[in-house]
Amino acid sequence: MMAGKTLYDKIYDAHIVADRGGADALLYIDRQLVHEVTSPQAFEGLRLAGRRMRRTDATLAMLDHNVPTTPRTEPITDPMSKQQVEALMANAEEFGVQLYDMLDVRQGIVHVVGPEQGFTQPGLTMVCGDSHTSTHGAFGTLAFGIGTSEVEHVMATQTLVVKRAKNMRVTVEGELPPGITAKDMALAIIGRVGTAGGTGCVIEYAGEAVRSLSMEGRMTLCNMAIESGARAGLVAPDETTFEYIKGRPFAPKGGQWDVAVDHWKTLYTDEDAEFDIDITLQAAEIEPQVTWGTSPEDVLPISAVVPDPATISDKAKQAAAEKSLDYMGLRPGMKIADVSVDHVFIGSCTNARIEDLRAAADVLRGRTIAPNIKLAMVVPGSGLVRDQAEAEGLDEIFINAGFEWREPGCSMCLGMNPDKVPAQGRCASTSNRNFVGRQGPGARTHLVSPAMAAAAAIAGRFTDVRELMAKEPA
Ligand SMILES: CC(C)[C@H](C(=O)O)[C@@H](O)C(=O)O
Ligand code: SF4
Repeated sequence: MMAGKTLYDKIYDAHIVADRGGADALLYIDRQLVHEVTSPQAFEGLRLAGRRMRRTDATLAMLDHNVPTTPRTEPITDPMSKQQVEALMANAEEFGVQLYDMLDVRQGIVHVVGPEQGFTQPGLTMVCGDSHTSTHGAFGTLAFGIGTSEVEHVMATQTLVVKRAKNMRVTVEGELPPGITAKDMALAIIGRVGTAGGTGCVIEYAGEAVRSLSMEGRMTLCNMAIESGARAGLVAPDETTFEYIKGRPFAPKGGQWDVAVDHWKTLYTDEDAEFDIDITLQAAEIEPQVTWGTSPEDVLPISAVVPDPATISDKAKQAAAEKSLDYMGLRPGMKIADVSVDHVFIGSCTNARIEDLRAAADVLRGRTIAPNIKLAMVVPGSGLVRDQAEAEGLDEIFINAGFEWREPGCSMCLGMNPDKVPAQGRCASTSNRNFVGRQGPGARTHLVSPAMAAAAAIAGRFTDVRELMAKEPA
């Protein structure tokens, strides 16, 4: 008897247009998201070849990386940002692509807006010229980042040659302890498998702790699949997924809804399917996580101390750790809880959804940020997240605590706009990459959950949010 199929193989196989007989196949691509950084050359390519876009209805464009987070009525001052923003607006107009411009309430980070609009749906293939497209896998969507020439290919043909990935499963068993979030789970997984652990694979996240996550939490988890080296992340769709999608602008309507849900219910890994790599973690063992180095795998629980490179036997890894510590300005053996911060960033496609803002606001309610914090900012993932947060009064909690409340976009996640951490500045950030210079030249980034970022803002250093919350606000 033939072994069953994984969720990944089911979606891949259902999209084969032409089997090339080898390691790859030509797949049909159901949806494409477009942003201003990786699309200009693709549009230019179409223009030069005299081609139109194959399916404008399956394409959604967004301005996110370069937009300022200050009031939108003011002009963009950075010439490069201005050029990219204007190019996408002109291209969208010329090719008839739907675009949410800077004044549109639906504007935001592509990976927040796609799901929010119901554009992201189970069982579809979805691409974007952006590595964190893996986020959409939270819906059981086969979603992955592609290069600019591939963006052009999808625009022209709605197909793409895709190599079949290996199947990897990460199971998180048991219940997540109180105060532990999807971000801690994501970081703990990367700490365990490493940034190359998922190379050549698509990771399916499974187990009770994953099933219990909200869609926001599943998106955080899949968002960081790429930081484990994987091509994409997946969570099999279930009632939580259907409930989230129902009624959103692009969601199937009327009788089509039931047909869609019937299909979505077939999207799971068969019991007897086999995985190339199968890893299990215990939820009960996950503590709040903080990164100490310049790779997301350089991560430890808040109770730990900064590692000593001398204890690492692999010479290349030892040298890398020394370099990281030097860049980060940390000494081996220091308690992570003794590391002070001067910047706090709550935002990005990892953690700028309503649930993330609620989690941070819960910590900040009735408290104020420490005097050594030079800048603390909240950048909602979209205009709709911003409006929802304002309707709940979260903006006031942030502002009263000493945070700046900004307009949506990628912002300080990578500093393509004016939001940067200065050289030697140290930032508790809810984003997904702590690379050298990621938040600005010489900037030091520590990746944490929204609750841990808020706790760091209050304490002026990293601290276990569970201990902070056990005390009354001063
Ligand atoms: C600018 C874009 C191509 C890039 C990516 O692909 O991820 C960015 O979003 C990032 O997070 O580094
Ligand atoms: S928020 Fe950060 S990680 Fe996400 S798309 Fe923007 S720059 Fe990339």
